[in-house]
Amino acid sequence: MSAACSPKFSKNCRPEGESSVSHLVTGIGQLVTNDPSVGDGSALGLLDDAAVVIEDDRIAWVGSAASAPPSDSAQDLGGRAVVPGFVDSHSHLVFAGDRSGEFAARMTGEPYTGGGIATTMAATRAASDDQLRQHVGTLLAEMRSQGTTTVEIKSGYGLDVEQESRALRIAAEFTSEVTYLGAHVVPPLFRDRRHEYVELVAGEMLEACAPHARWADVFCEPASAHAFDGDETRTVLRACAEAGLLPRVHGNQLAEGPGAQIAVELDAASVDHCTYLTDADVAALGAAGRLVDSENPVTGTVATLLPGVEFSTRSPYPDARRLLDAGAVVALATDCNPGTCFSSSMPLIIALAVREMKLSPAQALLAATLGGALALRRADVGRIRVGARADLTVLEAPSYLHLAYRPGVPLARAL
Ligand SMILES: N=CN[C@@H](CCC(=O)O)C(=O)O
Ligand SMILES: [Zn+2]
Repeated sequence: MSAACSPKFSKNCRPEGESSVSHLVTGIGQLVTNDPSVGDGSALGLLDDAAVVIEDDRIAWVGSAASAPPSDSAQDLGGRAVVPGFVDSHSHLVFAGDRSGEFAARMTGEPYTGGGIATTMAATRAASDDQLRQHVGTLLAEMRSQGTTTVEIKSGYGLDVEQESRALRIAAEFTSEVTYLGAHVVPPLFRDRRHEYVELVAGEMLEACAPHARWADVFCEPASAHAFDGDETRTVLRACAEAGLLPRVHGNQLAEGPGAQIAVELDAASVDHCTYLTDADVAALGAAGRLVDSENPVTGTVATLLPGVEFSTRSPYPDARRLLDAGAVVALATDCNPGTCFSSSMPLIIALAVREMKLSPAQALLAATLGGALALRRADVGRIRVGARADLTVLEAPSYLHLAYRPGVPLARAL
């Protein structure tokens, strides 16, 4: 099997030498393209009574069903809505064990501190490669059945050289968006010598992990004794950048702190959580958002919001409108993980963003698709237009509004 045809999430390969076949998807009652140059001219680029032609794994044509070109095969969606496949730009799928008890304690008033990560670390270290692989596959199948077509996966529950590189190797079997998170928390063994752990993460562990990853991430949260402060975050991310990994940051989840500003300073693709931001943080993210070029997303920092975490930790939601008003680019993701949000559902995240963070249904859908793509610096996903990946999500509904209007109902599936 060639590298291009490895069984990555959402890959769709044709044996070499076979000629391409075209497939017409028609009867689309409402098509969300995220291309403002088509349809109603809104940011969602809405087209009624639409059709799409797919060749191999790419979109070859988009337009009205009445003017669709002839194709080798066809399917009629009977008036259902189609949206770009959801881009889940933040997940921690390589883990074992169960922390439902911790969730139950939070629901009766215990705060989240990050301390439970060590529990998952122990269970993950004890699991075999095949057990981890099978679990990732199950969670990805759950995601796909709910309309997600691109997924980022982090390490972060191994926390030693061998275990972190194993987690990344396994993640890379499923996606090209793999993130090295050796700096998730300081593991118990290093509690009294955290500087040695930072050295390890920025040295020997990085060397073993860099070949398997595209991204590097740090849980920058000085308010938590388990996570990393600003200086430690800079040390790790600078070393990772030298090793060729692109930075991203977990920041401002539990309290105000330096995470968002460091993300902007280091031109990280994204700072994720953003629950507690100062006015200066919001201004910095607004300025960084204006650098994001959606045609060529190689600079600028996206603010990625994870409302499933606030839901599952009973915490205040981030102020999404304040970020948008400042000019920030906002993404939505699940943060699927055993501690703070064990949900794989982007439709749930969209519904929470609308109901709890006051995004309009259009803003929430844009953030869950194009926003996620920009948080991964990808121009080939998050939109339905010629040349993009043919990642279509079909809704059992006449319009995208139903994603938030019918929470908890399984409407979305990847085509
Ligand atoms: N905040 C850090 N990491 C995860 C939680 C991981 C865990 O508690 O297991 C998050 O993004 O919320
Ligand atoms: Zn996370």
